Amino acid sequence: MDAPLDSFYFSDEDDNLDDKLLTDDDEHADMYDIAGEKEMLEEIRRSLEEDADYPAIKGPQDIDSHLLTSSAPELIKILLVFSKDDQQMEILANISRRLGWSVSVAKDAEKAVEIFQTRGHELVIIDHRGQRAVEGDAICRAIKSSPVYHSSVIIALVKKSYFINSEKDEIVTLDLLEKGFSRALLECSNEGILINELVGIYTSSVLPKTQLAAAHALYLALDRCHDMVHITNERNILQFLNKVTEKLLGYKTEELVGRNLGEIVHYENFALIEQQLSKGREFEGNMNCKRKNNQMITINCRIIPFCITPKKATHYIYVYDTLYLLENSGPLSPINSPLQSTQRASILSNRKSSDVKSAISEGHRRYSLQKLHSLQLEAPITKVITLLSNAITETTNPETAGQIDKAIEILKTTELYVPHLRDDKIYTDPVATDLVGALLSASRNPWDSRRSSADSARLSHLRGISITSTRGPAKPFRGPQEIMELLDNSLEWSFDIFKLEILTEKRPLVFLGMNIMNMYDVPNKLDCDEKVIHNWLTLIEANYISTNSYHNSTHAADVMQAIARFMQSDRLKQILDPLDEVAALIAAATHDIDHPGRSSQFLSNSNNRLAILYNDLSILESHHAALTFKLSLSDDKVNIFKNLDRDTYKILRTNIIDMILATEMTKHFEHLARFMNVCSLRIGEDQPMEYNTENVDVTILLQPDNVMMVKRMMIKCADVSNPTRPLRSCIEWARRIAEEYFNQTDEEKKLNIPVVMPMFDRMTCSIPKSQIGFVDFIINDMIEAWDSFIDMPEMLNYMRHNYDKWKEFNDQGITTLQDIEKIQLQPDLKIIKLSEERR
Ligand SMILES: Nc1ncnc2c1ncn2[C@@H]1O[C@@H]2COP(=O)(O)O[C@H]2[C@H]1O
Repeated sequence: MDAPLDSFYFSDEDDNLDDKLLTDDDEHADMYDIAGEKEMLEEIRRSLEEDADYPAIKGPQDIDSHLLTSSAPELIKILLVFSKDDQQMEILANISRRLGWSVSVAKDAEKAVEIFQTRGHELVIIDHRGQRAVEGDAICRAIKSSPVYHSSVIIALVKKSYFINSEKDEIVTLDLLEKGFSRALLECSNEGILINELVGIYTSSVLPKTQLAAAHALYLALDRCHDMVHITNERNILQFLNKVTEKLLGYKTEELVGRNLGEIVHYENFALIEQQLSKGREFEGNMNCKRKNNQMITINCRIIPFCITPKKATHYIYVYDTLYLLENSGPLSPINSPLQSTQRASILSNRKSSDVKSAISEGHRRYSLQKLHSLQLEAPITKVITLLSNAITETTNPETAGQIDKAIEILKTTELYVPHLRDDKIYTDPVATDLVGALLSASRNPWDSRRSSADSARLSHLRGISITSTRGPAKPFRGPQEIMELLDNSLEWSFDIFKLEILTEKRPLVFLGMNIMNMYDVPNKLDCDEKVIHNWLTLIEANYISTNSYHNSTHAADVMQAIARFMQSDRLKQILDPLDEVAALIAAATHDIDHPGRSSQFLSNSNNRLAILYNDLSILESHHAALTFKLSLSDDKVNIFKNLDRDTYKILRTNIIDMILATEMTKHFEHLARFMNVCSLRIGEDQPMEYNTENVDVTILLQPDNVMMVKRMMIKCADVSNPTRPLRSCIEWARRIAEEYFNQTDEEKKLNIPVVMPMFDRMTCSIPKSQIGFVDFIINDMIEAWDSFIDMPEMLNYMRHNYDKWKEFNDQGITTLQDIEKIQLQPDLKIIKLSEERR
């Protein structure tokens, strides 16, 4: 059944109408499309624009004024099926036209179906009076069984006596409904009454059906869009899933509808989601979706509560951000993929895919140009886009045009230096996905801004400044014998930081720090007593949290040692001036000071005071930088900056802060992309990355912006260099970071806050897999680039050797912390000192 049947009754004055109307008999014109219809519609539309009032229609005299409204029924097509052109039909045709509708008339079933098939009328009125009822039923059936029938409203025009003469309890309308009519319309010669009726029918029956048809189109759009969408009721029972679900999760829609969403989508704290949704608020977070083959994928998802009735949500709409997964067909390809075949091309189904591509590309181009030309301001990037756009002419081959369009689209994004993961790098195992997701996108903010070149300009006067000192060369730092012997190798890449940690009873930063500061002549450069530097290092080390397994002062010392080693390279000696070196060493020593052993995202999720203080922006890095200066300036005994003139101090401070902030991993690829661009580094196909020394002008590298960029890259590489150290150190760092991640996960569960990296669960996480993922996704390209730049093959050699070892461990089924600790006990764990030769 289509819709409830309504009917209405005539007033007394129309009592004798039946017979009057039925006496009219006209044999001609079985069908006509109204002549002059267009002109008339134009006229009506014009009048609609002139008057916005919407008076009630009381009689024919009001019809025109009714049409002078902005909310009159829109243009629809009406089909009148009357075997004879009687007066009733004339009236209906007449008022339909006045309403601005397009009128067709047919005399019999065959003609009615024929016209209906070509025009697809939204409204059909069939003469159902008296003896014509039987034929009327047949016409209704015929129209309904027509292949183009979709959601038209079919009305039976009945005699007034149709209702009056029925038996007491007989509901005659049911009879009509069963035959396929939507409702009855009583014959009537009063135009005022009829036009009100038609408007009523339009509003109550035709309009909802056209809206329903639009809803069907929306379903199609949902199936063709790239986001995965799930709709549940308020008890989380799945009501609707779009087709992307089949592709991504591997289930058929029928297998999931009616099931509880919790069976396939896991979130650590559903109670939190419900709490948000019940307040009518949207929720966003990483959901773990279980595919049919039990593999888990972590996908960012927005949940929107939807209320049919006011106050309480009746449905929840889950929209998963899956475009990037779908664009990469990699590991999903084994799954039957309906999208791949129908994607986009379905709209233009008769065209070859290349045609489709170029049509879309052409559309985009025109749109881009329109947008571009409407811009009042012309920035350099706008000029570039205009040049590129103009390069496409009618004769440009479609492939080239497509590539230029793509380039234009990329240039139009605001985050030009935020690369996306390469297609071949998406979708390994969930541990890697978790780690990458948390490190790279954790606290990205909508208004996240890159520091501008104006900021860099502030540093431009840094070049060329030398620090004058009244002091002689610094005395070598002295300490217990064994420590001193170890520190003799403090510039070697294989330096054993963990041995130093033990020998110094967890004070490696003071010992190594003093050694390196003296080596780089920092007391002289800062014009400050060695004792002040010692005090300062002691204070800084004391402000690292020694109970953190990873982010403690040993990590700070390790990063400082890496930087000291990097700065021995000819390349950096060429680029960095003395103040740069001092800034780099100070930044290394302090870059994680007071790290709580939890990520910025954790602090944000737990409403930590630091998250509040820094508005969720670079929370940890801002804290490290701020605390560094707060402590350093707190007392003359520790103030290593005390004797610097104002300008030098400002420059040093800016540099230190910049380097500490550069360690924020959410900006990782942004920094890397800039570095690779400036240094002409290319990732060759199947070949190691090459530093194109011939093409890079050193004077370009010496530009203040680029020196800053090199320093950022230097501290970044040092910060995550642990997988490039000798195997035993590499394993110990991996164990320590895993332990810290696990502690965070434990605490998140305890506090009932979102679990940032659910895969880092101490019971289930594979540490080798996490390391393979970390190298593959985060550091490999950067270390290759850095090695090419400063020529340090030992880093790369260790990284590759360790990587192979993690793969071996993985193959041996080694996963947990306990497994790793067992390996560490093996004395025969081959510790190779890799040569500096290229492997
Ligand atoms: N070996 C590793 N495995 C996984 N993650 C790491 C490893 N080394 C460093 N990291 C991550 O990289 C991040 C770099 O910045 P942070 O020191 O703040 O925190 C560090 C860790 O989250």
